[in-house]
Amino acid sequence: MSCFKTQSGKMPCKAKELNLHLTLLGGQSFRWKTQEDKKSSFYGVAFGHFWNLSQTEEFLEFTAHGGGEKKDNDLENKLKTYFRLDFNLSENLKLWKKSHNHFKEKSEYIQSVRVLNQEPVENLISFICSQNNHINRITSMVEHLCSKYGEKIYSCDGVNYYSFPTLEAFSKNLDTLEDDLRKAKFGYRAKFISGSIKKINELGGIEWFDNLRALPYKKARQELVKLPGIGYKVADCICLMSLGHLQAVPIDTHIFQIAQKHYMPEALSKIKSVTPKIYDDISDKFRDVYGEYAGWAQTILFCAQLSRFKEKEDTDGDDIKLKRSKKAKKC
Ligand SMILES: Nc1nc2[nH]c(O)nc2c(=O)[nH]1
Repeated sequence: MSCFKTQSGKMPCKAKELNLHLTLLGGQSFRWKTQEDKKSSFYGVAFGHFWNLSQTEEFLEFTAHGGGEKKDNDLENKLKTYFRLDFNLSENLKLWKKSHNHFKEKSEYIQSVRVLNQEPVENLISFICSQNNHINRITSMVEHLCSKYGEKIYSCDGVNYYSFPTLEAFSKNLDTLEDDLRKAKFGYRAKFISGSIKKINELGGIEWFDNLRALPYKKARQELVKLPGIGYKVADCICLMSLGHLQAVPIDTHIFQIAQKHYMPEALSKIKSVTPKIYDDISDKFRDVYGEYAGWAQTILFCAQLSRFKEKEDTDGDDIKLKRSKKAKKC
């Protein structure tokens, strides 16, 4: 396909610093797949490129397609940023293992999961889709959004690959977006997606996310829950996975149960529903134990749990329903 630019490269990256499988398929992004016959090779779309990624013990190898006419000599840096390769995972793992026995036990086989640094619009809309949903369904919803509102960036073996739609692309279609998504069986998420796009535009458009990156973590989260359909859990996922707030600790039912059993057994023993205060008590506890990168430690525990329950393929089917309080209506 001559209209698609193709570039290949190879960068130093030790396999023990990056578990591609759990990082790409562990419920952070919904745009990656692996080839059935080649379990160590992955393909998917990120940052407007279609990527093929594979690993050796010492290197991460990539081929990137697409990117249109834009000059893009910086693909290696894009991957470095996406995988946050400047974060010293081994050193932090040592600390987290010393911090709590539960982490030491659970992280044994899945240590090198990395927190992705994603584009915020993709992260936000995908996580609206993720509510009460499982990975396969979320993936097909995200694919629907991309093929309908994104740009074709690559084509191979009769399959077209599309970028995630930009805020402008969604905004141009705002008049019909909710109806179209309802017809495509997005259910109540249709209203949340179109409402969030509208609200982001009112709050400042794409630059709003830069402001959120610059705000202290809890202020950024408080801004995010102004959007329809965004509660604390999804806001924390966005803070963690695309705004650089690595202390954000999303609490779903699995993490709640883990907290009940291992971190706060007494305080949570009789708790049946999670109020915003209890949500914060649990995530504060994780921050006390794991420090400023507690959200990364959560990601590793989340993936350990996900591997255990893989047969069910659940992610956010287990979103906790936060008990609403008068103060924090939208949790
Ligand atoms: N690291 C995390 N990834 C997630 N995906 C998802 O759906 N929920 C989570 C989460 O809580 N942490």
